[in-house]
Amino acid sequence: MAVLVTGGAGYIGSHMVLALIDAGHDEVVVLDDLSTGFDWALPPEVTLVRGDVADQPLVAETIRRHGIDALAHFAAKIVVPDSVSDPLGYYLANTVKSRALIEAAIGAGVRHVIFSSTAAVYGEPAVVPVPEDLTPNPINPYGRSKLMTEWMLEDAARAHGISYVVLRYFNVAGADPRGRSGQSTPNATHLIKVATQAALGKRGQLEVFGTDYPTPDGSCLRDYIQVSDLAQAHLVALNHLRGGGDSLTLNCGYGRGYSVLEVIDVVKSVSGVDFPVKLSPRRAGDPSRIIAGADRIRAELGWVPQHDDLRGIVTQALAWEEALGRRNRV
Ligand SMILES: NC(=O)c1ccc[n+]([C@@H]2O[C@H](COP(=O)([O-])OP(=O)(O)OC[C@H]3O[C@@H](n4cnc5c(N)ncnc54)[C@H](O)[C@@H]3O)[C@@H](O)[C@H]2O)c1
Ligand SMILES: O=c1ccn([C@@H]2O[C@H](COP(=O)(O)OP(=O)(O)O[C@H]3O[C@H](CO)[C@@H](O)[C@H](O)[C@H]3O)[C@@H](O)[C@H]2O)c(=O)[nH]1
Repeated sequence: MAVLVTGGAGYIGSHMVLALIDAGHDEVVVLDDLSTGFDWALPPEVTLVRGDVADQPLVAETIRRHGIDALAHFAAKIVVPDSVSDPLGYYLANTVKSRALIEAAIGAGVRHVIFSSTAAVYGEPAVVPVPEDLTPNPINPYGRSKLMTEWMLEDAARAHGISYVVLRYFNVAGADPRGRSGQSTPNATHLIKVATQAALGKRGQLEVFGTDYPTPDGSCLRDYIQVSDLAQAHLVALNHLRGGGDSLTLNCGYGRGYSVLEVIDVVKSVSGVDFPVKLSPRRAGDPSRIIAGADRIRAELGWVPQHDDLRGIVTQALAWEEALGRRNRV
């Protein structure tokens, strides 16, 4: 039995690939168009099929040739403010292309799907930590594009007798503790990545988008989950599905929020660099606070995080950012 990982050359997908290889899964196939991913992020034993997830003949051929029973679907466009300026691009990438992929995968015999969803489906939740049962109410096109795919998957699974786990990731950060992968996108917009770049002098300053939110220090609160912990959540989800487990929708977070200003303090403290910070207006599409109700995934899948420590996450991110510079990559 083999696993197809779409977007496996990207940040989170590459950690899933490493987790599969580390756990002894011998056949891992990645489908990636390398639009934001890197072939060098993949270990040599992995098969890379370069192409688009919406290329149905390619998807069907890949699944049949490698005897794939399980699909982990990471490939997407992921930047919240970009989704506000280019909503139709996001609906195409995240909804329309996912529909094509799911159809081709089911048609070719895939039995299990793990889908990379997002905390953005909750929008500006009335309660934090957010339980999975809260009715989703996304406030940006990115969250809507992902929620529609959740719904398509749920309906298709019911109609065609397949099983799925939807994982709603909160803010993913950090890097492989062994230094094999990390966030490599040159123009990344994620807070911890950008802050480490500021600490290393790759950016002149860090902007704080909004200090007038209804939060304790006025900046936004997020729940930062370490990327290898998240990859492990996919492994236990895969085992659950292959063992005949029911379909599930689960939050992936630690259940604790940090403000933007707190994150910046940690990056300054870990790096020892007091880089310039500019207080700027709010960014389009940002909810003020989003923190995971984090119990269900532990109860359902027995997931036990190993890296629930913001200083550790920042230390990994900083080490990866330094290594990228040394390798003269990005
Ligand atoms: N990074 C986060 O904090 C976060 C939080 C919640 C959810 N997610 C979800 O996790 C998933 C992975 O995100 P990431 O941070 O690793 O992003 P990423 O941009 O690093 O990875 C996406 C990968 O998908 C590939 N790709 C994109 N469109 C494709 C297509 N049409 N066909 C084939 N390959 C394609 C890219 O080349 C890249 O390798 C996404 O679905 C994203 O929505 C991310
Ligand atoms: O230079 C920066 C970058 C970010 N922020 C703020 O930091 C917070 C986190 O932003 P960012 O790291 O860009 O992540 P989010 O916009 O919260 O979105 C991430 O987390 C979501 C889940 O919560 C995922 O769905 C998205 O894919 C992923 O990009 C937000 O308040 C931003 O306004 C800044 O103030 N300055």
